Amino acid sequence: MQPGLNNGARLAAYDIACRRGDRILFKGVSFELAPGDALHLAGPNGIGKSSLIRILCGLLRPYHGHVESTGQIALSDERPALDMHLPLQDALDFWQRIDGAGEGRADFGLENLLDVPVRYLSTGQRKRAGLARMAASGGRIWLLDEPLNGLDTHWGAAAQAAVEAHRAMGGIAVIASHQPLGLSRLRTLSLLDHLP
Ligand SMILES: Nc1ncnc2c1ncn2[C@@H]1O[C@H](COP(=O)(O)OP(=O)(O)OP(=O)(O)O)[C@@H](O)[C@H]1O
Repeated sequence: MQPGLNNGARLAAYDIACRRGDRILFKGVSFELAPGDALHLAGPNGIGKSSLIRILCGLLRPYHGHVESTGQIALSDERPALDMHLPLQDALDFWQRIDGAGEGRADFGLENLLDVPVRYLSTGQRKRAGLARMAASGGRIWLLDEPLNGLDTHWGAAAQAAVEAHRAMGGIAVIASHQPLGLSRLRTLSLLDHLP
């Protein structure tokens, strides 16, 4: 990690259990992440990876346990969180005005698409736009739910390179993914180990 940049980020989960409907999905999930750390959330469909991501960013209340964080959290999931009716540039600018100038260094190859309304973007282009929105937010803690879905080999590698650059700046990444990840020093948390 480069000294002096984005230091102090922290994300910790303590004995988290998740209940959806009348079903406990998982229990006993604990971890602590420091600047530069990356955690891969693994497990089969429906086990609760997206639910855990939502708990970590405060969108879902844990059934048990608690989350502590230091540093702004940025989320990328299946929704790009961009106005479908705006040209991509305007949709990204909306968040830029709210978030202020973020890292903005990740290249997701969007230069030729900035005048295209978000609704006309392809699946992969929309995914890249959502990742670019997250990367530009300046959030020190990235929560990525299936970031490689819809991306071809080139942009899948670019997304992972962006995560590595974020970590090198002292950022933290939590990644729910079915696909193998090529990240360095990657910790893995399998929700299969936390069934009730
Ligand atoms: N609002 C809800 N009410 C009740 N059950 C829900 C709700 N949202 C999700 N679930 C259930 O919670 C379980 C976990 O869903 P979740 O999306 O967290 O799993 P996942 O591991 O991310 O799955 P996938 O790998 O398919 O994306 C699923 O059985 C799902 O049907």
